[in-house]
Amino acid sequence: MDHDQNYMRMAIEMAKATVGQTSPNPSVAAVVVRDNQVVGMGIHVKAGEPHAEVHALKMAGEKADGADIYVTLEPCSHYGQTPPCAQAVIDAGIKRTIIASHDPNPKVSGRGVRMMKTAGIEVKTAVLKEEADELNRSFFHFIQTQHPYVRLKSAISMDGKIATSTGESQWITGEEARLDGHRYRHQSAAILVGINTVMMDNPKLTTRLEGGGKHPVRIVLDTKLRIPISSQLVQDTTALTWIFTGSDITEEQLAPFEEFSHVEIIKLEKRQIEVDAVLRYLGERKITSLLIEGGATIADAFVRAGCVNEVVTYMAPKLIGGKEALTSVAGKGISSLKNVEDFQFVSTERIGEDLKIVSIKKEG
Ligand SMILES: Nc1c(/N=C/[C@@H](O)[C@H](O)[C@H](O)COP(=O)(O)O)[nH]c(=O)[nH]c1=O
Repeated sequence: MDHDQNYMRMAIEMAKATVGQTSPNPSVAAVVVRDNQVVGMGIHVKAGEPHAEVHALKMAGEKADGADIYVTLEPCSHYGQTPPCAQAVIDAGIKRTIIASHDPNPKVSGRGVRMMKTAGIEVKTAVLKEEADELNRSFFHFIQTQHPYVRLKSAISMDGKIATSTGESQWITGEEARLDGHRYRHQSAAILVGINTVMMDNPKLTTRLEGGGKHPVRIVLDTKLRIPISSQLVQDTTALTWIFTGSDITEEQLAPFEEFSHVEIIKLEKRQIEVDAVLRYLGERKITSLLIEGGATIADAFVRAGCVNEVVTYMAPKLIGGKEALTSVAGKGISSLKNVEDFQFVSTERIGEDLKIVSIKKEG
């Protein structure tokens, strides 16, 4: 690995630690190097707080003058909640800037690079670009579509079942797989289930990793507002709950929820809930990534809407069978193979006794 890749890899490893917690911003890290010694490091830890470059340049202090800075994403050039980083890099006297990912926002992509080049800084781009882009796949998708990046999580038996024919589902996969699923909850801005899953499992949908984790906004698609007031998603106040309903909801149906300040009921314009309307609304609320955790009917709605960007499948070495037993995607399905979207497997690994298979939708 060459000199620049070595330091960029260090920055990418640092940025990995903050995936999810910077939403709706990307995960970014920066390393300042002078005479082959690291003199400053920084990561962006939370939206609204200083960017990675600012932390790294502050740590470097005087030593930033004439140094190199490695950043996993092109330094910003616009006044957001903080001043532009490209200017901070120029002001610090940096000699050379090495970048992995370009800014995905077409409006500003390349502007930071031009600012630094105009100031006489040597700029090298696309160092370990693929690895850094992968880190912010959700953020890039959100910036380019204004819709959340949708990750479908399934926990299935070898014959594709998510429950027995009597509805028993806990648990199909083992502890390690379930814990891994909580890492996706931590990294996702929101988690979504259908009302059937709420009725069957009464889920809490909070992030329960050792040491805690960030709770996603808990979303329920509940056309007729059937969710029981006694359900954990209403009673448990440790995370927000947004309930999407159709237009035929009356004031008296809404009244009992008013006392729960963490619960928001979003009445959509049409009688039936449409996936696109939900995604458009979530995009407007800056929800950059959405984890679909069930059930089979919801998964089918998102698959048929062509809105699934990634699938995380946990497969248990079990056979359940049963014509009535639900598979991970049920509902109407896609009747013709020519309309079935292509995904590509990106990883398969053992996780406890189970398999974890990650696939992403093929671009283009
Ligand atoms: N049945 C299974 C899962 N089931 C996932 C969802 O159907 C459950 O309702 C949800 O995880 C419950 O959320 P909680 O209350 O926050 O724990 N998920 C898994 O990884 N393995 C399974 O065997």
